[in-house]
Amino acid sequence: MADRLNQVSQIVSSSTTAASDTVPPFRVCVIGSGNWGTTIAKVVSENTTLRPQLFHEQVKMWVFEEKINGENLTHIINTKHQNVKYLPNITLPDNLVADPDLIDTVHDADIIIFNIPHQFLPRLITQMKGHIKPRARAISCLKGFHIDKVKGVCLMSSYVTDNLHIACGALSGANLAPEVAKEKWSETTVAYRIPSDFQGEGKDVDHAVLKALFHRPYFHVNVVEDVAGVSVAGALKNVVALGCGFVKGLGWGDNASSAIQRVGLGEIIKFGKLYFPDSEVETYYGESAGVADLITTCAGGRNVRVASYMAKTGKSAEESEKELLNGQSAQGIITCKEVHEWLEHDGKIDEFPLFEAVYQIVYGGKNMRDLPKMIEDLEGIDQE
Ligand SMILES: NC(=O)c1ccc[n+]([C@@H]2O[C@H](COP(=O)([O-])OP(=O)(O)OC[C@H]3O[C@@H](n4cnc5c(N)ncnc54)[C@H](O)[C@@H]3O)[C@@H](O)[C@H]2O)c1
Ligand SMILES: O=P(O)(O)OC[C@H](O)CO
Repeated sequence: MADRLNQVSQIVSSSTTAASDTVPPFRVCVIGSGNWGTTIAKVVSENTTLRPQLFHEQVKMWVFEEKINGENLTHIINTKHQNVKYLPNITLPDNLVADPDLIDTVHDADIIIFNIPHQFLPRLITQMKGHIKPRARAISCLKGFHIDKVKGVCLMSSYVTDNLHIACGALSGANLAPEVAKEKWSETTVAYRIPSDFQGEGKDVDHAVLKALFHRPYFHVNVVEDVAGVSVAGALKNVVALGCGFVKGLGWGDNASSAIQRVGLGEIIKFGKLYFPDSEVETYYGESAGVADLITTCAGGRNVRVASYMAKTGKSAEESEKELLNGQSAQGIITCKEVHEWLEHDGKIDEFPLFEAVYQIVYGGKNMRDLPKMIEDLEGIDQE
């Protein structure tokens, strides 16, 4: 692995760079500083230090500024090298610089990594318009969809491309941020399609550059082209995790959780193939972004914890998220609504009974104890 990454650096350093606004060493920035945003910023900052021919060492991380005990979070991050609110007790590299100014963060970046709760993306994209390098490249770590009345269900990466006119891939995998931040081994999938205005090997972002940026000894990266498969799996597993959280909170055990995951995996693939026919079934089974992320999320993610808390306390999803997560977001709460709105619009609700059941429990006052009835065909069976 080290050899392959060194080869990339050598190709880059020996190439004659064309007169272009985006050439190595690439400047990298991260938009977002939550639990995962800060973790990924740590990962890439470690690699930019290691590979000066390929990347500028400094990585800027845009922070939605807030006060912690009267002090700006950016100031705390830049002086104590810790994100005390969203990733406490993890030391961040010195070359990672927190910046509260979005435009200052992105204006000179060659690689923009989006990593915020997905509901905030449209507002940030609006602010960024006209302030980025025309040939910047992007990676979205967001999990969720954008529902467009005309275009239908959109990937977050497509939203970035459509609005900023830059190529955008996706990173997703079985990656609970607290484990990655503590450098416990995990895998991830990076998906990126080389754009038509690609400047050539050594002069532009390609799969090797992305591997050099994200791969760490504790964070193993597989780079693929299937942006849709990676993104669909990442978004929808959060809805399935809510279902798992309900049965977990009701004390129904591991068998029930596995049943939800089985149905969930089927609906994820069906949704992916229906709305993103280019997505590959192999991605859902064979990549970390697929079934592995489903399993890890349903075991210990925030969505499962929030739903379990709902089951135990009878509180709403929003209340539970607020009480449990200290400002973090359980993305399944919003994603199940997006999925419901789209499936209703498209007349396909009946084909996705688990997604609809989760929506109805969260927003429609349906009883979570009825989940088995809602997802199985029990016609002709007497219900006790
Ligand atoms: N945390 C994980 O384990 C994990 C792992 C993989 C992927 N993801 C995905 O990564 C994305 C980012 O998640 P996260 O864990 O970094 O975020 P998070 O859930 O920790 O959310 C908190 C962040 O949201 C920001 N925020 C709050 N209000 C805002 C506003 N109005 N505008 C902009 N930002 C605002 C906060 O400043 C903070 O940075 C999500 O889509 C998530 O599903 C998370
Ligand atoms: O904590 P969650 O539920 O947002 O899930 C985290 C990641 O997506 C797991 O890979």
